[in-house]
Amino acid sequence: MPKPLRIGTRGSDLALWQARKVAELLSQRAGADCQLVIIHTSGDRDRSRALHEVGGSGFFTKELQQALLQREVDLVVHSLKDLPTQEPEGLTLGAVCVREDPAELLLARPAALGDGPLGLKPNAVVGTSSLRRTAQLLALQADLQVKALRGNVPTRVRKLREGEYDAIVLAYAGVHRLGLDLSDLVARKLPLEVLLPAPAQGALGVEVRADDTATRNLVACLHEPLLAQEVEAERQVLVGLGGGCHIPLGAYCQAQNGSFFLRAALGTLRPDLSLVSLVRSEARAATPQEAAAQVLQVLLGKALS
Ligand SMILES: NCc1[nH]cc(CCC(=O)O)c1CC(=O)O
Repeated sequence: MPKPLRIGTRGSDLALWQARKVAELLSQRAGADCQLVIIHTSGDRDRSRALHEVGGSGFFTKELQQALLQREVDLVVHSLKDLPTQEPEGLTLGAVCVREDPAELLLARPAALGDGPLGLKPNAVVGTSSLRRTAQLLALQADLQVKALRGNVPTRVRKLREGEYDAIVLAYAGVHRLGLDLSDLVARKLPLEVLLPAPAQGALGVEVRADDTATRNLVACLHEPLLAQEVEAERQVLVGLGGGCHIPLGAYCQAQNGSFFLRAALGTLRPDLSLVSLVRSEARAATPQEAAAQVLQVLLGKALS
């Protein structure tokens, strides 16, 4: 009997769902026998501060990468949007796969509904700790009161129910994957014109050791080349802006008839999180790199001028 493949994952419900999905696909497609290994990350320990305050990238991924480098596990599964664009020496992205609808979900308490552009009442208190969400929400409705919100997906929903917020915004992917019962709340998927997701939102990244040819070959059956190119365009915009989850950048790319249609929105916020500006850009190009370069030209040009 070959030894089971050890899959490193965070212990949150969503991370476990995603790791089990990868295990299931590896079993179906490659007959692999997998075992999940739960690894605690700094993101799991520090639940109070906003991610941009903690600084540094890899808040949810560094410990997973260390375990992989130290050969405690054979592969790790990430929400690709949490994975820094710069791969550490010795590691490589073996597969990009399983993208859920990348849209954002607005969850509101019924009492918070109103005539505003988001369907909320004036001055509604909206929970998010994401600068990207903050900038785009304020561009749409300037009187919103954005209030910090952290924690795993079920925790965030609980905090909304407890009345600390009128509404919260989170990735549709996470809520959908967990199959949460939201019947007492108003759930509205936000159109991409309203709120662009984080680069790679909804997609999974499977990281392996660069020198582990056996595992690299095995996880190749998960890889979705077209999705990888779409995500590449989104992540290249982030790279061009200096990288990191503290940049208020939304980006989403769709392959359409052999070309890549990339949309992005870059916010500038004051330290008190009020909005200075939101710049949008979109491009259609033959390659993900070209699409990213065109979008960057506009974002950087406008930001610098
Ligand atoms: N930043 C945390 C995080 N990382 C991945 C997801 C959800 C799954 C995904 O977007 O890929 C979430 C929760 C959220 O943003 O609401």
